[in-house]
Amino acid sequence: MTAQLLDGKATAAVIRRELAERIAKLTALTGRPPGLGTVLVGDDPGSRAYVAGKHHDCAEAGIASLRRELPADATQHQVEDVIDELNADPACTGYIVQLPLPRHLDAGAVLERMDPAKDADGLHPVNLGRLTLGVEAPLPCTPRGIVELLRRYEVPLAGARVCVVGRGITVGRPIGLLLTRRSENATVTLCHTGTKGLAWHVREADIVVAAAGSPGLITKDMLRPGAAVLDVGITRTEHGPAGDVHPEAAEVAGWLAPMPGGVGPMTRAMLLANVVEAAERNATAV
Ligand SMILES: Nc1nc(=O)c2c([nH]1)NC[C@@H]1CN(c3ccc(C(=O)N[C@@H](CCC(=O)O)C(=O)O)cc3)C=[N+]21
Repeated sequence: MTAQLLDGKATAAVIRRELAERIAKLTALTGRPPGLGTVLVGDDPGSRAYVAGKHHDCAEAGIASLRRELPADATQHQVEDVIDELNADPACTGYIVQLPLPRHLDAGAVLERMDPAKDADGLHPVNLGRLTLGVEAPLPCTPRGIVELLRRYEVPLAGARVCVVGRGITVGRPIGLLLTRRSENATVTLCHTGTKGLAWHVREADIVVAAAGSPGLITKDMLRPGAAVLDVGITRTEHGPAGDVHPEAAEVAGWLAPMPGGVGPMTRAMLLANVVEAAERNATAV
C-alpha cells in the first residue's frame, strides 16, 4: 500500500481563498482590514521563518500585518509592554507570541497578559479553559488544522481510535479536547516520553498524530495497516527539517499528512481563520 496524501498545502490554499472573500467583505464593511500581530523575541532562524510565512499569508489574503520584534535579551517588562500595546491597538484584531520564548522569560505570564479576545493562537488559559468546557473560543491552530484536514478528506473520526504522541501545549495537550467533542466523537490516547509500550498504543490506532519532536520516531512496523498518519514533528537536522514519521511509514499508512506539506500549512491557514473570526465578532458587536 502507498498512503493517500492528506495534502495540507493544497487544502490550505483553498481555505485561504475562502477566507480572502470574507476578509474583502469585512474590509468593505468596517473600512479597514483585519490585522494580525506577531511578537518575535530573539533571532532563532526557524522562528523568524515561521513568522515571515505568517505575514506572507496575511498579505495574500488581505490581512494587515503588525510585526513586533524584540532582541534575545529583552526583559519580561519589555515583552509585556508590547503585549499591552497590541491589546490596546484597534488595528490589531488578533496576535500571536511566537513560541518558544528565550528561557529567561516567563512565557506563561506573557500569554496570560494577552487579551483573550485577541488570542489568535487559542493558547490563552481562558481560551484553553473554554475549549475544555465546550464554550466557543478561538481554537489552537495546529489541532484545528488537523481536524479540518481530516474532515476535508473524509477520514472517519466518529468512534476512531486516535493515538497522539507528544504532550506539548500547542498540539498534544489540546488536540484531545477537540477530537473528543461530541461533533468529532473520537477516542484519544495521549502518549509521551514516559509512555510504556508506545508501539502497542500506536498500533491500536486508526489515526496517529505524531507531535513529539523526535525525528523518525514513528516507524512502519508500529502502524496498523491503513491508518491515517499525521506528521506534526519538525526538527532541524544537518540534513534539513525532519518529521516524526519515518519515510517508510508511507508504505503501511492508508493516509499520510507529510512534513512538509501536511499539517504545517494548515496551521498557518487556521491562524488566519482565527483572525477573520475575531474580526467578524468585532464587526457584529458594533
Ligand atoms: N505561538 C506560536 N504559534 C504557533 O503556531 C507556533 C509557534 N508559536 N512556534 C513554533 C510552531 C511551529 N509552527 C509551524 C507552523 C507552520 C509550519 C509550516 O508551514 N511548515 C511547512 C514548511 C516546513 C519547513 O520546511 O520549515 C510545511 O510543513 O510544509 C511549520 C511550523 C507554528 N508554531
